[in-house]
Amino acid sequence: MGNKVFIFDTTLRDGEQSPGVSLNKKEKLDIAVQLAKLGVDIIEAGFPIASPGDFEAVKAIAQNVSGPVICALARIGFGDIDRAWEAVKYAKRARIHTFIATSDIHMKYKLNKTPEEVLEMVALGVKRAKGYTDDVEFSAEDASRSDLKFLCKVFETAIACGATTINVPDTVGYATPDEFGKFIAGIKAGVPNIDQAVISVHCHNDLGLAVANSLAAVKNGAQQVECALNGLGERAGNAALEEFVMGLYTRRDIYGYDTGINYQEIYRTSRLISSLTGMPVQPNKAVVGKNAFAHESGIHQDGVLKERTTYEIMNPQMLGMVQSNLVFGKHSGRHGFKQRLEELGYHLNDPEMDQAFKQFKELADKKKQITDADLQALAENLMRNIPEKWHLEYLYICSGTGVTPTATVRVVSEDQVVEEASCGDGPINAAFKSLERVTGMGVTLQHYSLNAVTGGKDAIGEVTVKVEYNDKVFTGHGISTDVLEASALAYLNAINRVIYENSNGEEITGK
Ligand SMILES: CC(=O)SCCNC(=O)CCNC(=O)[C@H](O)C(C)(C)COP(=O)(O)OP(=O)(O)OC[C@H]1O[C@@H](n2cnc3c(N)ncnc32)[C@H](O)[C@@H]1OP(=O)(O)O
Ligand SMILES: CC(C)C(=O)C(=O)O
Ligand SMILES: [Mg+2]
Repeated sequence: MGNKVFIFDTTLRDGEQSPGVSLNKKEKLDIAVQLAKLGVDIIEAGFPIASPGDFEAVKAIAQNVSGPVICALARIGFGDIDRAWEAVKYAKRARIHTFIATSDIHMKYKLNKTPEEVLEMVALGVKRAKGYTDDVEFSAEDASRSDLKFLCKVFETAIACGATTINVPDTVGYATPDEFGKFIAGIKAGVPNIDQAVISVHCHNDLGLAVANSLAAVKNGAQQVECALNGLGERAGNAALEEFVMGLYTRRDIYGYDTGINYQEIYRTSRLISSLTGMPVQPNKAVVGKNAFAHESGIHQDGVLKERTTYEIMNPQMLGMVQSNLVFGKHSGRHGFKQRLEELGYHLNDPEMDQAFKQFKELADKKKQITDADLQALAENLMRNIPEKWHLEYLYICSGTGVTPTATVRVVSEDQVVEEASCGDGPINAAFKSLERVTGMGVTLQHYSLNAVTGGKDAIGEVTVKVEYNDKVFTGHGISTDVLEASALAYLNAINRVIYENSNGEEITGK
């Protein structure tokens, strides 16, 4: 083990528990492939008992992603553990992660079990998992609010029954760094067979302390840290992977630990996950936010121009935020376009490249200069593609002061062309109503956001919508230099997603 901290990525499991996030199998697979490029040690691919969709996604990742250990989550009961193994067994290196809560409050109110019963369940569950694989992780949910003496007994039992990693979650983000560091030291001292297992931590961010707590844990003996890109996760999220690894790297003078992370992939992975989950990264987010390396005020600009490190403690290029010397516009050719996309980390197949280049030329007719951000928006839009039942052929919107907004849309499918018009409270509402009518799909809009990809009058507008259908949430995206068109494309994309996910037998895995 030496001085390495193992990075356990839970973006696809705890990250997917973020309200409003739902990923389908292909999206999960794309993310897992990128996580492998990023160099995480363990990918927690999902919770197979939760749904057939989650099961299939874990299985597909286990079958297709090599490099990291692939892990599946299970409650401590045999049904969960058996199902987890059924999905993850295809991986070259497979881990079962089983858990049960150990705090008084969880045992009494949630589980309705005595500590003795929980201890017995731990022994049985870990043994069951060990019967399938040597690599078993046991988590004591709500560990940080558990009685330390009882927790140590639980961990001792789990290790004696075969757990090779014992995880200490701060499930509700209640701990503070000093306290959590001491807690980890207490576990190290209080579990007699601790040398036979890796100590792991899993910190939530309810008080904004998840990364600080993870760093404190490492200082006190934790060798695995569970985290998620962009800090995704239940409620306020998990420790942000990019912040933890860059904290460890930037302050290696204090910590002296390495991770196997390929830093060059951090920015790209963050973008991909933001794009596929529909969870935007706040501009002032540490490490990967739009403003993380932007200098606005004169004194700072002066300093950075004289010497970058006056105001930058990390090098953005190290994180894969690459600058290009090439300028793109309508005179650019296919080779330069392809090369730049590859430099940005997008390896499209030939049909995707044909489509991307066509869209690039259309965009170049509307926009004088195409930036990296525009190219990224085009490529990501293609990666999110799903087979379209309906394609938007025509959109006409009439709106203004004193006018009732109306929208006419025409959509086409393999064998139909349909046109409808509707009035609405505003032009976007009118377009959405028309799209619902024309496709015959009654969905409920839950969320709408518009992001200008770059500055300027001719910027691409990127619209993300979340719609509800049968108690499940579906995300849609659309891009265009015309924000009304981008909105209609996003709404139709969400409707197509509802149709697609409900027609091919692939149950969605989100909420
Ligand atoms: C801290 C965490 O992040 S834990 C992971 C959270 N993730 C999820 O919950 C994923 C999505 N969940 C689901 O799809 C569902 O909750 C399922 C499929 C897991 C279970 O669904 P249901 O059988 O309908 O149970 P429901 O979710 O209502 O209640 C949970 C049950 O599991 C029990 N339970 C909770 N944790 C554990 C555990 N670790 N081990 C054993 N039992 C547990 C609860 O006590 C409750 O049991 P009860 O029905 O006897 O009261
Ligand atoms: C399942 C466990 C590790 C968890 O997510 C938590 O306790 O937060
Ligand atoms: Mg968690």
